[in-house]
Amino acid sequence: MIEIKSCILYILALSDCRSNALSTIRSAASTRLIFTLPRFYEDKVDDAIYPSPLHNIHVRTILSDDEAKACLRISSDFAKATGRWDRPDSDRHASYATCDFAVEDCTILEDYLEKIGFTGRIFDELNEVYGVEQEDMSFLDLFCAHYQTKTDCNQGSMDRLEPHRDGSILSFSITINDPDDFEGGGTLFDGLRDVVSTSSVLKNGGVVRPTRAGDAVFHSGKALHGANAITSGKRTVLVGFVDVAPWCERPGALSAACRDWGRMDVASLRYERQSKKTRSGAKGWILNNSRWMSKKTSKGGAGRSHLEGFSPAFASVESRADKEFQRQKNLETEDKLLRTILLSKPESKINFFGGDVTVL
Ligand SMILES: O=C(O)CCC(=O)C(=O)O
Ligand SMILES: [Fe+2]
Repeated sequence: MIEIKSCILYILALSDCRSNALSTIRSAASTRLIFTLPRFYEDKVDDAIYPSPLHNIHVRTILSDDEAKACLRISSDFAKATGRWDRPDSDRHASYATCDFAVEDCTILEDYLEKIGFTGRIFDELNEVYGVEQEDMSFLDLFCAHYQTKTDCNQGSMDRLEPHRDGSILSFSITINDPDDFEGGGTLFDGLRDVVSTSSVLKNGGVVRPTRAGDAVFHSGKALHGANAITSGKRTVLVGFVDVAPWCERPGALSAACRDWGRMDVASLRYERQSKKTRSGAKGWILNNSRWMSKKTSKGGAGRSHLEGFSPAFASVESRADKEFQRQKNLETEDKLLRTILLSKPESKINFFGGDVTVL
């Protein structure tokens, strides 16, 4: 009996400690802002689910001033000793490499984050804003990235990160140095580009730029985003990619989106090819599909047609190469994905475990 009681007291003490840590931070003029990605897609059937939780970008206080300072000091010391902010880390992020180090490589930072209950705080916030259960989330990556203006002496460093989508459904970045120490910067969202802002945190062009060290930007990693260029000073961020358990994800939603984004990616190449090929001055396509047909079918057998000759340029190929057309289409695909990719809790357990699970 005594043992059980002390165990309960211990649990109460732990939860008290965690909520105390969060409430201390929250009471100190904490930030709570939401910016919603606009609708890019009209569909009567899906109307009810716009905006989904994933359309919301949240800016929230996650570290106190002292905690942000401690993270910055530990990270700067480690980066100085290892040179990890002087060159992009293409081993870990092949396509969009940042000048960073993985938190797991810096034991002092890892221990410090554990001491302040960092993971619990992040998962609490993500659960609150996106509705994913704590036990269904895990870190895919957590790293500390550094941006600085380029000079002749630091050509390997970076001042921005081009627009991209992360490997994770949920992501965040926490500015750990004072935002007054740099100009420009912030996390840029393509979907927010034309949103008229009344907040000093949402800048022109869809840039979300927290005003205090320790504030996090929580977003879906599948919303096209990047780091806005800094024009002076240095910007240091803790970036996290949070994986969501497979039973929380709607099967096929991500692959359908990747197919549609892929089609837009090749549209410019198709237009380039169409513009190069000409016959008697007219642009178009020189067709000959016999290479792809077996000997038997090459004369139009078995329902296949042999095509050979010149086809004039397609207007649709030209219009699909237009950059703004492509942007709208990609944002439409993104909007559809954000509406559908997360399953509701009852849907998720039933789908994944074949319907024999009681959802408590
Ligand atoms: O620096 C930022 O705010 C964004 C970083 C980011 O998107 C990334 O590292 O994947
Ligand atoms: Fe990213």
